[in-house]
Amino acid sequence: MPRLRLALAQIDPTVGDIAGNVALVLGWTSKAAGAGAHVVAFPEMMLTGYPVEDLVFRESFVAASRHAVAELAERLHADGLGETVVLVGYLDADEVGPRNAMAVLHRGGQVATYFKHHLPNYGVFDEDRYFEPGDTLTVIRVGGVDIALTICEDLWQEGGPFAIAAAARVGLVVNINGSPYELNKDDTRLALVARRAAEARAIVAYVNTVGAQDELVFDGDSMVVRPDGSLIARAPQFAEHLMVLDLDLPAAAPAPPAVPETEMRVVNVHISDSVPSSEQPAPPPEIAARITDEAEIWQALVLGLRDYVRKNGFRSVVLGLSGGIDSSVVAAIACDAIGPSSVVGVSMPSGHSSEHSRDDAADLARRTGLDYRVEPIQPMVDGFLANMSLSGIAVENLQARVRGVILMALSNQEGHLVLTTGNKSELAVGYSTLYGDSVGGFNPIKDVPKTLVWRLATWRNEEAERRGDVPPIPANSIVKPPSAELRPGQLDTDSLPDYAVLDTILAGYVDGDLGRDDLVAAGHDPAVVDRTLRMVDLAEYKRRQSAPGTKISIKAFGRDRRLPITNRFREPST
Ligand SMILES: Nc1ncnc2c1ncn2[C@@H]1O[C@H](COP(=O)(O)OP(=O)(O)OC[C@H]2O[C@@H]([n+]3cccc(C(=O)O)c3)[C@H](O)[C@@H]2O)[C@@H](O)[C@H]1O
Ligand SMILES: Nc1ncnc2c1ncn2[C@@H]1O[C@H](COP(=O)(O)OP(=O)(O)OP(=O)(O)O)[C@@H](O)[C@H]1O
Ligand SMILES: NC(=O)CC[C@H](N)C(=O)O
Repeated sequence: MPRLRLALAQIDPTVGDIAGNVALVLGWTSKAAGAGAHVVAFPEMMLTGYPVEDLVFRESFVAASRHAVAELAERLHADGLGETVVLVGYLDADEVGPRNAMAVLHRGGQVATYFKHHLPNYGVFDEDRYFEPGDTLTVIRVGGVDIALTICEDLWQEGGPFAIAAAARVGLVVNINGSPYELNKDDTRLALVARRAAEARAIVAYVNTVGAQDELVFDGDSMVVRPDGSLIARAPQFAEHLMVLDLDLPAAAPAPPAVPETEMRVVNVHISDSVPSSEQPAPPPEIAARITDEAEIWQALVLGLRDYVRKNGFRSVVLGLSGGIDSSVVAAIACDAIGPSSVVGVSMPSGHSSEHSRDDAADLARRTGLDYRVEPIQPMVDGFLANMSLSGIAVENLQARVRGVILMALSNQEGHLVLTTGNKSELAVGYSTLYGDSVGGFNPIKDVPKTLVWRLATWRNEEAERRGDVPPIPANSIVKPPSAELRPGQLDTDSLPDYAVLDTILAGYVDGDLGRDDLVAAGHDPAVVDRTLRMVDLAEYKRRQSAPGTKISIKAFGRDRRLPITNRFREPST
């Protein structure tokens, strides 16, 4: 059996930074070649970053991507890396249209190409809008082994490339991915890769992007799986990683088998019948341990924020610290993402602010070491009220808006990114002040329901204790009843159902697309269901203007859930 040394480069490209992404491929190929790899695979759309959205429609962008592939092939060769077979995702276009493509680079040239066959067009994906599907399975022969090439969604569909790979009797299928994180998706992926390996009757090597792009965070989780479903290797989530392993693979028949014509035809590209055996043995394959749900979500939120800050050229963030749970959790995420000295936390007490809101905010600052400031808002609110006659909700919201003005002023003055702190439950029901506490450029907990915010806070503190560190979040911020403190004695429960009840209804209505009757049949109080659904429907205008934030659930607000703002349909109550 021929032995191939395969490298999977789970790395973090930046959308639009084609030169930077080419440099990453050069650097990681050099590492892979140094480890004796014969083949190295990079993620989907590695050279452009993913997803590039309507950049696909710009001819200059497509041209830059195509040019980068040719340049990369030449530079690999010039750097003495031409013998390593490099599989890399990029944006291509031919007479049919734009293509989500994979290039095979060897000895200074692009020796083969594969166009993605199955284009995802659901959830956050719009690939029917952007790409034309490929109709050819590319099979390359390297070291006497036939390797079929596939891209991401190809793996998620029965039939198609993997079935044809079986007919072509390949020894290995490589699948390159831009597969965003969702809670529990790692379990789904392993099961899928196993199913496709069985379908292809070949080992499947799956390499995924890691890092964040706007609202999506890619968790990596690259893996290699046998046709019987057993795992050979698995990379850790949320970290760049080069997985290098030796695979003993079936030798290809001298002439490729005839494959019946189906929806795809097969193109065979010969690269080599043998490869030099490596001098040093490959390290034993590693199977990274799985982590808890809370750890997984926390790491997703940290990476989502870190990459947003870094890739958009910020060095610091600013947020309002109320002493409450939401701003405390966002501050802790920010400290983990970019370090406490780059996080500015501002306490902005008003006449209604309780003593504990200031004390808890100061306590959080002491625990984390973030840059703490105090900006009392009452004189500014009074100045406004001295010049305008306002009452009721207008005065309540004025406080939140003055805080927003202060945060934006600090951002303009000192260059920080403003973080907004509304959780998914609040976003769902519109419990925030437009142009007030909803102000900001990025919201790390946008997709985190309130009950999960509490769970994460508890988990993060326990994690600190396990490591012998100071827990970042004051216990009081976790246990006290939530309040907007916009009028004396205000509690969230004055306006909203208890969060445990609210979050269950929202999980059904928002994430599960359940109707009113389904929710009532599930045992919820009909009056509470009606009130909640009405609040959700009416708050669409607020969500449409809200800051982006990291997706962690099956259905995040934004691209995953697109609803009209002007909409008179209400769930009927029977
Ligand atoms: N369809 C539509 N399209 C576009 N704009 C629309 C609109 N409907 C209303 N509007 C605009 O929105 C305004 C109403 O929205 P807004 O000004 O925000 O005010 P509103 O939603 O009435 O009040 C904010 C609520 O959020 C609560 N809050 C505030 C701050 C923090 C927290 C917290 O605990 O985190 C809670 C607060 O207690 C209050 O119940 C209207 O005056 C109008 O200008
Ligand atoms: N006194 C305050 N000082 C500084 N920022 C504040 C203050 N009050 C509110 N904010 C900001 O406005 C956001 C909304 O806070 P609010 O207290 O109204 O409700 P919340 O959604 O329960 O948030 P939290 O749990 O952080 O208190 C806070 O997360 C914080 O960023
Ligand atoms: N880029 C893609 O094709 C991603 C689609 C796929 N279903 C995933 O989430 O992994």
